[in-house]
Amino acid sequence: MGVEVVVDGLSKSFGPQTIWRDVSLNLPPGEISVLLGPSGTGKSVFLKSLVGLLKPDEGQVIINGTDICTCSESDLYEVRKLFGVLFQDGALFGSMNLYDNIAFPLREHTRKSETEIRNVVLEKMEMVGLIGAEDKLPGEISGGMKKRAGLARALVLDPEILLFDEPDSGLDPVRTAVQNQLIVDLNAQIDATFLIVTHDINTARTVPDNIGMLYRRNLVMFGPREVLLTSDEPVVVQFLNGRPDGPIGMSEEKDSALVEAELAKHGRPKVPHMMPQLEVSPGLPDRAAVHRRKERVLRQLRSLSPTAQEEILKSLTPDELALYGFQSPATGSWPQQQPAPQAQRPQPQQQPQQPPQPQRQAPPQQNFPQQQPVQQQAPQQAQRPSPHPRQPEQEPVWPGGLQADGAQPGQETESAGGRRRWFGRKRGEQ
Ligand SMILES: Nc1ncnc2c1ncn2[C@@H]1O[C@H](COP(=O)(O)OP(=O)(O)OP(=O)(O)O)[C@@H](O)[C@H]1O
Repeated sequence: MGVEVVVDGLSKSFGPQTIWRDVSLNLPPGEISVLLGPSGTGKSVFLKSLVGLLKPDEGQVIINGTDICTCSESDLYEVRKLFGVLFQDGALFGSMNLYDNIAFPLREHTRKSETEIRNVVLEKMEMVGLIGAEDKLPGEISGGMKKRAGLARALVLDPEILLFDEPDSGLDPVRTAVQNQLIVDLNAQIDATFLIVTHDINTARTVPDNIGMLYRRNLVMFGPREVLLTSDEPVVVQFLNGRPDGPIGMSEEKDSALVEAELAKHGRPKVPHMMPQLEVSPGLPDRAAVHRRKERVLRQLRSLSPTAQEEILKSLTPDELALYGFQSPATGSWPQQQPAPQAQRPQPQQQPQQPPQPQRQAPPQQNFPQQQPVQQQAPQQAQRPSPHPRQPEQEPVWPGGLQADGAQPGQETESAGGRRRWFGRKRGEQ
């Protein structure tokens, strides 16, 4: 099972520019999470902070008990071995064929024989549907194949956390759908913790277990998919509908009077209907995370919005409703929370950390405040003094044998936009 990533009070600025502040969230082990947000809200900076390529000014990122923001370089190097990263363009070496590109981390960082390497490379190439393309050069294949080759390379060291930076950028809708299915299938096979940064609404609506959104330098939401996908927060509704009218403007923030005028003119956009989450392809194992998530989300059910609760309960089968102690919607009296005893659960995949507590309470629709996002942050929050003053960025060294483009010790050399390659040179190359 993948490891949990605990982000606590993370803030990052570049000089006077605050990117985001006081970001806290937990990526549950083995689950798929998506991070949304308008362009320039710092999603790529967030991914880089998770792997220690950028040092936040404040806060912690705890992975397997190590705070990667303050740990030693050698500890950071060890933690990075848990990560696989898929970059937008695959970050392949143009002069190497796909086989050698994918074998590269194994040759650099393991003592495996060429026979063992071959077995691993072909296994990962098969997982991403690239068998037969071993001899192709990156320049000879499509963007989608490049991404899948990058994915195979991200998989060869058996990561427990997999980060995807806009995996759907540049892909047509069909290729995006195919890739989304691949992501879900991979998650079933390796049960690693996935975080996907995307702008693709279809991906956000069908792939993840959890969704978060960055906006105005804050994490405005992070929680089970049903929370964001049923939210009527104007910024969320605008984003999910892909509409120009709403709080998000060309330069991210619009004047509130202008927003109101637009809404008066065009009407308030509707919350889109929930779409079902993608299921694993036939013949593959079930996603273990689905079972873990169900128990986790049901434990926190009453803290979620009524619409999210309704969607979560709708997603349960009659047997599951009975199993977890909920009455059927058909009776008109749900949701009544009466979690069933643990012993009654068939084929438990994973015991919950805390058994659900029996509760008998009024339907949440009657007592849950409307529009309450999970982990909503105040727009302006006082900066907390950091218990761990940060050192300047170090030259990032990646276990996969790659290093950040242009990064120099003590300098923040990442430039704007987040669309460039994070890595791309073979060690020692200029
Ligand atoms: N290394 C850096 N040094 C200085 N500023 C940076 C650096 N990296 C990113 N930024 C700034 O941080 C802000 C957020 O950038 P980032 O690329 O993370 O946004 P994003 O949400 O991923 O955008 P997009 O969706 O367009 O890819 C931008 O204003 C960018 O200019």
